[in-house]
Amino acid sequence: MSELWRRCLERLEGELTSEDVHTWLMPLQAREDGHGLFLYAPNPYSLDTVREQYLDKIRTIVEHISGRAMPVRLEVGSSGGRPAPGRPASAPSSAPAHAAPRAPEPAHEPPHVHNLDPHYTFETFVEGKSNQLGKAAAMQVAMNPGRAYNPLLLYGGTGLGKTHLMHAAGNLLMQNNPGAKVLYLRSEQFVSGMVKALQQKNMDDFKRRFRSVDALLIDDIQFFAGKDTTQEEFFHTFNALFEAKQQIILTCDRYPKELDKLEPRLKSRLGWGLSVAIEPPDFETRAAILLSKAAEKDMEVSEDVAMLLAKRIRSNVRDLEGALNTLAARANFYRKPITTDFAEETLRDLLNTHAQAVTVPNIQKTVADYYQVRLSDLLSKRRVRSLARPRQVAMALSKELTEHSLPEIGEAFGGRDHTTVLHACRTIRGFCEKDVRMRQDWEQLIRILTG
Ligand SMILES: Nc1ncnc2c1ncn2[C@@H]1O[C@H](COP(=O)(O)OP(=O)(O)OP(=O)(O)O)[C@@H](O)[C@H]1O
Repeated sequence: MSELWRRCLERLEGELTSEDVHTWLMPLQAREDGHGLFLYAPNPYSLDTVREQYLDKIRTIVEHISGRAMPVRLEVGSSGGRPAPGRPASAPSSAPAHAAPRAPEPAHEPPHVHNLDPHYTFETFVEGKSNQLGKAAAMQVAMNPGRAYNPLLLYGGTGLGKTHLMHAAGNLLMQNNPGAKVLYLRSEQFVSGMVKALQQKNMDDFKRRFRSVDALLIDDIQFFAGKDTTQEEFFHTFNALFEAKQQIILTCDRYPKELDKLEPRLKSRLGWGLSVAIEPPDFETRAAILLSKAAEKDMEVSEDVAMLLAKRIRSNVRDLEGALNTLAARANFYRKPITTDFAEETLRDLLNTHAQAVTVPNIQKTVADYYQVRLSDLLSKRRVRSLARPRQVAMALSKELTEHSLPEIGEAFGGRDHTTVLHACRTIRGFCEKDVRMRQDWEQLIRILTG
């Protein structure tokens, strides 16, 4: 990050609310050269907001920090030299920051200049049991926008690939229809944009911006919960898009019907299309994702290393990727090949944290709480059904999430035989395959234990 921009952000953090800074200013990328400071906004919508709300302040702070008139340019694109389509990076204005009147920033393109991440495609998305339905649905939507499933809602825990799939759908849609207007936003940006529009009394403009797109992608709609005016506005936007057969894709961190403080009529609308759960990937998929990410980064990672990480890091894909990045950085620094020993050594603390989080006593307590039974009953010999099933779940989770052997697990459950544990694992796996409720319980417990 540009040092000047880093210092400017520090100052802005002291002057603005943290929501404003996180929503609008942190996503800007910065580049500094002898001519001035270039700020790149992820999309035209964000560019407009930054220009209208913050640019003057930024200019003043930059001038103050650098001790001289320093041109600040704002445009859509990225500091990596990849200007967004339709917005070639231009030379900075030579006008000093304080020059008045300042030449207006060029009008932005309509929102077909999106901020989709070009790396998040279906090709780079590894399919497994946990996400294949989500992937198929996202592809369908990209091939038949507004017609296949509307809205498409992808829900599930953090770091499991919802955003990736959403971008992949947007990218494919754009590839098939290069003129399509696809707008991607995090829900905080929708909320904050609406608040600003209300303050400035330009709601018509706000409405027009959202309703003129071919596809509207909103990430993490759980942030709408409890925000009544936002929900109201989103409800109308939704209806307008839906009626005009424009595609809506949403993500949420849980099944929206379970979201408290979300209006019933909005919940009902969300249920009109298709809601698909994205589950945590299983071991094989985790290993395959690691190998694919390593290949993307040109890293030489053996299957053994991928399996080691996949076995030990079960929480989510983002954590897996973080571990891989750490390995890459260290291997590069020490100029060493990435062997399993090197990985164990380098990631010792991280792997221990993941291992510590999931212990058999921890699983027993979590399962007892989840099913609202007493821990002592769970570990007892009593065979009533209300205890037997949670006990089997706890045993199966212990096998899945820890390194303990079947006899060790049996021992931890009041001295049971290892065949009892094996039977529990098979029974629960069978249930998960045919019983939705059981599968939800299982996934939820894994999320609680590894999240
Ligand atoms: N199946 C997959 N194949 C390849 N990469 C994946 C897969 N699943 C997740 N990822 C990667 O994991 C990282 C986190 O994924 P993403 O940001 O899409 O998660 P998310 O579900 O939207 O999380 P959050 O709810 O926290 O926003 C991304 O870098 C993404 O590319």
